[in-house]
Amino acid sequence: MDVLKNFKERAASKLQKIVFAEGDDERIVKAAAEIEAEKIAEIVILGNLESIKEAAAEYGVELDGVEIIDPEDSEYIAEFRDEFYQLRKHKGITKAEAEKAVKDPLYFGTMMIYTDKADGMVAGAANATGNVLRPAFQIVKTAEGISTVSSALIMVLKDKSFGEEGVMVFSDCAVNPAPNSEQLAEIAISTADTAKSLLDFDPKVAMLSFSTMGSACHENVDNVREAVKIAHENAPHLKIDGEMQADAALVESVGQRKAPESEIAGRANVLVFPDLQSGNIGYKLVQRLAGADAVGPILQGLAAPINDLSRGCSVEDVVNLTAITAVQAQNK
Ligand SMILES: CC(C)(COP(=O)(O)OP(=O)(O)OC[C@H]1O[C@@H](n2cnc3c(N)ncnc32)[C@H](O)[C@@H]1OP(=O)(O)O)[C@@H](O)C(=O)NCCC(=O)NCCS
Ligand SMILES: CC(=O)OP(=O)(O)O
Repeated sequence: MDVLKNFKERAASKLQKIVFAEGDDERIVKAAAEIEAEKIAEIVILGNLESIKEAAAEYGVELDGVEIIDPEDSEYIAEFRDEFYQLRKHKGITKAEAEKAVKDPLYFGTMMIYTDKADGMVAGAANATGNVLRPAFQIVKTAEGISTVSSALIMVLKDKSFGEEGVMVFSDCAVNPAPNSEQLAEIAISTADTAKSLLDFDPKVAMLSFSTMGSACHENVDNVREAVKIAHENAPHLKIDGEMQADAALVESVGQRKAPESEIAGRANVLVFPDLQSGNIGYKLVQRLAGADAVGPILQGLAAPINDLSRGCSVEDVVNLTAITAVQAQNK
């Protein structure tokens, strides 16, 4: 299964309009050209028209067919200012502050989605994750029934014996620094949904810890154990188990030794980390030491498809995440 090629083919079957908010980043300009050439999505780049055209010429890429909008000088400013003011006036924002905010490309791009001028957005190549998340939380907000937005990484491993032919989903590696047990349970359920809807997995979710089924005692372990209980209550149809260590989740013989009663141990295809320190470190270790493709972070639980990139991303990472964003937009 070439999962990444599959996303590109699905995206190409019904083109979606995706905004790139970071027109001054080389990888973004090159990715826009590649996506346009391969007809994966319709791309709008935000930034200064002349600078982006000059950059494309310098990189030797064509941007024919790619729309470029300068948020500083756009016909949409008044509309976006008024809409954003309505959304945030209860927080004490003024109209002048609203206008300044929507000229920021990350806010402008999010407003394009909110006002149905685009179907999705990809950003984060040049901005820290928090800067991508804040406008998304303030403008498009959470999907119905969701209180905690989180993120998933699709990990495509070289070793095909793990997960589903080497494909796994990791969460939460980008959003919630210290989830409580309710939030951790919601993250597990959202990630199972992402694995099912994007990859057609039968999700087998391992809730990770430094303890397996009570082998250690600590309040951090209790948080994970409680999350498993809540997830079972809220989504009894899902296969979610833990707490368990990563080796018990991934290796059949270790799973049998440490958690013989578990139907997830040794067979997990979804890993839920106990907090953001372990999740973010964990995915980057697998990406860099094991040479895995790490696509995402894909935001889950937002009312519209807006996805984050790592500042360490490659052009191919941008193309892959754009294809996934377009597939999410098709599914809306
Ligand atoms: C997500 C994040 C940006 C929120 O920032 P913050 O300054 O703490 O924001 P606040 O707690 O004031 O919340 C801001 C808004 O977002 C909402 N929000 C925060 N976290 C949320 C979540 N996980 N799901 C849904 N909404 C959330 C709040 O409800 C609030 O809404 P409001 O302004 O309408 O009241 C912050 O948690 C963060 O920086 N996370 C880590 C990101 C990161 O560095 N990742 C590592 C690299 S990938
Ligand atoms: C997802 C992530 O870790 O983003 P960055 O590398 O940009 O901090």
